[in-house]
Order: sequence, then structure tokens, then C-alpha cells
Amino acid sequence: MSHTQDFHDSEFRLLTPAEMGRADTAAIASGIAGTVLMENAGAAVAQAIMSRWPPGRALVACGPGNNGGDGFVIARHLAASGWQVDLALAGERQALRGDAAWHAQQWQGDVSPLPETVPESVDLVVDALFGAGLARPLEGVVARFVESVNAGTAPVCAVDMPSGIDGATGQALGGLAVRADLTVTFFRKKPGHVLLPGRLLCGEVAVVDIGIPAHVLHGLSGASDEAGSVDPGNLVFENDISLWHDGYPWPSMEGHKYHRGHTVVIGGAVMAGAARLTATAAARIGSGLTTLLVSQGSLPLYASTPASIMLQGWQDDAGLHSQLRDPRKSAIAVGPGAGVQRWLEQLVLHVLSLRRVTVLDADALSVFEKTRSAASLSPSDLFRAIEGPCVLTPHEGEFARLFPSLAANGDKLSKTRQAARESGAIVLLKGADTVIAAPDGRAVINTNAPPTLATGGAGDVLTGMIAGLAAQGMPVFEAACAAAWLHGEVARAFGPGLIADDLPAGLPAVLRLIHPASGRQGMRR
Ligand SMILES: NC(=O)C1=CN([C@@H]2O[C@H](COP(=O)(O)OP(=O)(O)OC[C@H]3O[C@@H](n4cnc5c(N)ncnc54)[C@H](O)[C@@H]3O)[C@@H](O)[C@H]2O)[C@@H](O)CC1
Ligand SMILES: [K+]
Repeated sequence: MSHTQDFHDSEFRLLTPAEMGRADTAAIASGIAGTVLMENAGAAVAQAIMSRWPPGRALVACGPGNNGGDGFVIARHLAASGWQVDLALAGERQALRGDAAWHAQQWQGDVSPLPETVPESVDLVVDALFGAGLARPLEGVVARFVESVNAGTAPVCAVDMPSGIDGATGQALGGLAVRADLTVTFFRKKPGHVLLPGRLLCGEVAVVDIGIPAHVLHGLSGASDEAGSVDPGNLVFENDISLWHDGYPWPSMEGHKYHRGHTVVIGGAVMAGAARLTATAAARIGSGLTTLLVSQGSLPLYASTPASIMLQGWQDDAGLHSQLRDPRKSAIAVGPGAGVQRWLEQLVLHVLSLRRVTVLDADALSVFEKTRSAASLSPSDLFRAIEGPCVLTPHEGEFARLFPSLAANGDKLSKTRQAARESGAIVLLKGADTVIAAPDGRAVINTNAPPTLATGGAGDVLTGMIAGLAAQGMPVFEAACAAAWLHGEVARAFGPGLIADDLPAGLPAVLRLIHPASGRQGMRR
């Protein structure tokens, strides 16, 4: 994802519904008829259905727009392959326009009004009501039909997006959306396929080619300068190895432990486990040296720190500052187990003034909450101090403390991007659909995190992984993306029973799999 590489046509690029509309228009302008795109779309969905379910009775529910147009194509292909097809239309046939009207004419069977309930004998429901661009809640008979679909037992194939989900945000408009078993979408996924709750309502997502040439991806957003180097500014991706593999700091034979960076983790005086996990993760992910800095008085708490981590005590602020002075200490992580106190505010500001890579997590974020106490600093004091490479890794609660006006409304993707713009830092907003955004608008959505990661200390490990990668010179945005992906992958590989200590321990096995020598460039799931 560096600025010198062009990721516009990455298969992991996500297109907003508006960008997808521009892709359709550009494809049509380049000579492919809209009716052909719709034919390809419908045929591909029918193919996906037939490769998963045996012929039976299908109810194809068509909406008034082009999503419904796809439904007419699907109905024709299923019927031609021996399915018994009932086609129901929400709206009037005469009101169909353009490509949808043309394909409706090719349908030889009956068209009935959309029923309020799905008949019991239906083996499969095809949801061709609305696509990813839906902008208002489902209502009336459509809403009742969708409730019946969700209450029923027949499997559901959604066309483009389960109807009711906003493809830009993954939110169910008005709280109601189709729950699908399979969603077949066209050309590229949309954010709504990977953000929650959209991702869960999609079931399996299949992306199919409908003949839109990849070159249209260059004109949808972003800009390229005369030298052809592309600003990936506003592009959004689903996280994948291919986005950051080239910048991954694999150790080289000429390397020296100092070339592999030096991560400093500043620990607190009460919760010693958190900073220990952070430091262990930094070391495991390849930081050449890792130092855990704690106050002299709390050294006994850290007695069981692994031997590979340098444990050092500081007496007072001056001592701590002098421990941080060496510029070879290339990344500093603060927050896990630090304790929310005045002292921490000043420490964070000092660390930021060093302009090293800084990863701020947990208490280092919460301590800037505006309402904490009248005398304390505020989020804007923090943002003003961020001048070097910095990653903030809030969970939803910490995010709300730092960005109260963004937290209340807005979808996860836009609020994380806005937070990155406001703070000047890379913001990684944690969750089952972690979003990582840069101040220039780049964003990546991580989709491989299993629910077992919701365990104490997992966030502390993530902080250490980011710091440890960035300490080795990996650009911070890529470091955050790589860490989020590896974090998820290690947890998946481990399976049930995961505790945070298993994450650093499980890294080597996953790193072996993605090492260049393994020949693996990326993975689609
Ligand atoms: N050439 C193209 O543009 C292609 C489009 N394709 C299909 O076209 C779809 C997009 O088509 P459209 O832009 O027509 O979008 P939709 O088919 O989702 O429908 C939009 C229409 O529904 C109305 N509407 C929106 N919300 C409503 C609500 N809550 N209740 C009632 N009516 C509502 C809108 O006023 C508009 O008339 C994609 O999802 C995809 O399935 C594919 O055929 C591929 C080619
Ligand atoms: K749909």
C-alpha cells in the first residue's frame, strides 16, 4: 500500500456504491452494453446458485430498479435449467426502466405481485429487491416480505447485497435487511460486505466478473500525477497480505539486531501483564531489541518478564526521558496497563515530541478524555502533539472518549477516516471489523478476526505487534494493517480456548506460512 505502488486494481479493493455506479458507466462508455452487463450479472448469479443447490422451486423477488433487472435474468436462466421459478415483482412491470425493462421483456413466465409471506413450498429465495446503493429503509409489503424471508427456512441468495443493507456502511437501513446464505456481487466487494452487521447478513460472499474491464478502476477515485505515481488517498481495501507483503520487514542476512529496530514499551505500576504482553509481541514479530521501561518501584511486579526482553527501571521523569533519548529506540508503545493518571498525559506528550514511531493504546488514549477532570488535557491537546508517525488503537469506548462527536453517529468506516484526519494519526478502531484509516483517507477493513479475540490482553498484543513491525522500519499504516491481519490469523489458527499469551506464541507458525519462501502472495477467503 505504499504510494509508489498502484493498488487501484487490487482484487481486495472495495468500491462504494457510487464508485460501482461509475464503474458501470465507464464500462458502458468503453463499449459494453448495459444489457450485456446485466445479462452477465444474472447469468453469474444463476450459475452460483446451480453450483450450490439442486434444482427445485425458486421464488425470485424482483425490485423496481436494476437489481430487479438482474432477477429477471436469473429467473430465465434457472427456468432454462429445470428449476420451477415463481417471479414476484415489487412494483409495476410497466414502471421498469432501461436495462431492467429490456430483460423483463425476455422473461416468458408469469409475473406476480410481491407476496407478504414466502410460500412454504419454496426451496430457495432469490433476493433481487435492492442492491448496494439502497438509501432508505424497506417499507410496506417489501418489509413484510423480508421479515417472512428471515423467519422462514428456505435458503436465500442475495443479488449484489442483501436488500436493506447500505452497501457503503454495512448498516441495515431502518434495522431491517435480508439475512442471506449466499450473496453474489459484481466486479468488487463493497464496504457493506465486510463491515458489520452487513458481513454477517451476507452469508458467503461470491464476487463475479461481469465483463467490466479492470482499467476503469483507475478513474473512479484518487488521482495520478504526471509521473504516473498514484495517490491511494481515498481507496478502501479489505485487509490482505498482498497489500503489505512487499513492505514486510523480513530479517536479512546482512542484518544486525539494531537494523531490526528497538521497541520500547512503557509499563505501569499496577497491571504488569498488559505491558509484558505488548513487549513480548513486539519481540516475537521481529523487533531486534525490546525494552520494557517501568518505574523503579514496580520492578518486582515485572519479575516474570521473558528473558529476551530488557527490563529497565526509571527513578523519575528525568531518568525516564534519558532512557528514551537514544534515537535507535525506533518505536515507543504506551498505554497498556499504564493507569489513567496526570503523569501519563505528560509522558505521552513527551514521547510524541521525540517524533519516533508512537503507538498509543488503552490508558494513553483514555487519559485525554475531556470530562475526566477539569484540570486534565483534552483530545485536542493530544492531536496537536502528534507530529511524527503515530498509531492510535482505540476500541469503541476509547474512541468515544477521544472523538465524542464522531462516535455518536456515522458508520465505522467514515468515522475512523474522519478520526484519522482530525488527529493526524493512523487510527485503528478495533472490533470484529477493525477499520484502519490514515489521515490521507486510505482505509483498510480487517475481516479475519475470530470472536475468540475478545479476550483480555489481545489488544495489548496488537499494540506490541504494530510497534514491533514499525520499529523495524515498516511504514506505520502498513504495520497496523499487517499486525491486524496477523493477529486475526494467529487466533484463527489457534482455535477455541485462546488466551492473549497464545498470540505471540502462535505468531511463528503464521509467519512461516506467509514468508516469501512459502510462495504465498495473498489469500482470498
Ligand atoms: N449497468 C448497471 O448499472 C448494472 C447494475 N446491476 C444491478 O443494478 C443494481 C443497482 O441498480 P439500481 O441503481 O437501479 O438500484 P436498485 O435496483 O437497488 O433500486 C433502486 C430503485 O429502487 C427505489 N428505491 C430505493 N429504496 C427504496 C425503498 N426503500 N422502497 C422502495 N423503493 C426504493 C429507487 O428509487 C430506485 O428506483 C445493482 O445492485 C446490480 O444488481 C447489474 O445488473 C450489473 C450492471
Ligand atoms: K438484493
